[in-house]
Amino acid sequence: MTTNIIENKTSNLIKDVGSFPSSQVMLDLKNLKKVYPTPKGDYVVLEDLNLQIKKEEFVTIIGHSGCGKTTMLSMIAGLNPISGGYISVLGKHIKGPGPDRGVIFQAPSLMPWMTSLQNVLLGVNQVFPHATKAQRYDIAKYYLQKVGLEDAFDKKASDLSQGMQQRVGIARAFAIKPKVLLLDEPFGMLDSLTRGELQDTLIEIWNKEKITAVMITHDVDEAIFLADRVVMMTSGPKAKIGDVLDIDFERPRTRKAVLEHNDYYKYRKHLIDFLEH
Ligand SMILES: Nc1ncnc2c1ncn2[C@@H]1O[C@H](COP(=O)(O)OP(=O)(O)OP(=O)(O)O)[C@@H](O)[C@H]1O
Repeated sequence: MTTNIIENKTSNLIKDVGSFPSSQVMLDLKNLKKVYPTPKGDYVVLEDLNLQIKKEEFVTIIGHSGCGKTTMLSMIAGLNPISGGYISVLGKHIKGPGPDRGVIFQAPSLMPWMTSLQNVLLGVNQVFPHATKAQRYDIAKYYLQKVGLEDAFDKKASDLSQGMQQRVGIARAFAIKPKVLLLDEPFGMLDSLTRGELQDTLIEIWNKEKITAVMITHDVDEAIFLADRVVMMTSGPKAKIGDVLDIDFERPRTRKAVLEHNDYYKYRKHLIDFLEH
């Protein structure tokens, strides 16, 4: 299958960009267009962008800097108006942000004066207003424990390391129990050891919660390690999906097993070739 993708890009591209049975589709991006008005005239960042993402799938997005990855993700989040086409979640066109989509940014934007627990509770309180206080605390504590912060419930966000802050960001996003998790280079600012630890934490919770994840990354190894499919965007203007690569490694994955797998360098070469041309 992998070899087919590499040898026969075009036919696989049509299949993988999206012709899944509707019962399997979580996210559908159809003829998506984004135009930014600029002093020099309209700038068409995305045009005719089509992509379907299946339920419980983990998709990573790669593409050159400035091609429009964040633009696409922020449109899925409902934070950036759509200029043409549509985005649907489980068949319903999105009209703005909603609790069905959680977002994790590169910088977790926590309230620095609040504790880890209070930061996670902010989202939980909004999404589960009818739950009892004890239930809301339980949810927030459960996810903080899951990200390894059981000893830091009462630490102020400003006293946490960058890696710990991003852990709070992950807990906060999962705690609102979204259908789709959108991640914009969440580990881009972390050292490689912390990055590896957080990839493991993320994938462990994702695996348990069975939600759909879409993550932008600049790191080809990270893209392969985490994904069921790696989606490659063409360079802008008028960027679209250029290619899609299925990653057929079994789960759960270990970094060692992935690195030693026969297909690993084939996948890597495919992605690097795409980025270099
Ligand atoms: N609000 C805006 N108004 C005008 N142009 C914008 C706006 N936001 C982004 N752009 C432009 O749109 C293009 C795509 O930006 P975007 O941030 O989506 O790219 P990206 O692929 O996420 O980049 P990077 O990998 O560097 O984060 C860039 O040329 C950027 O300068």
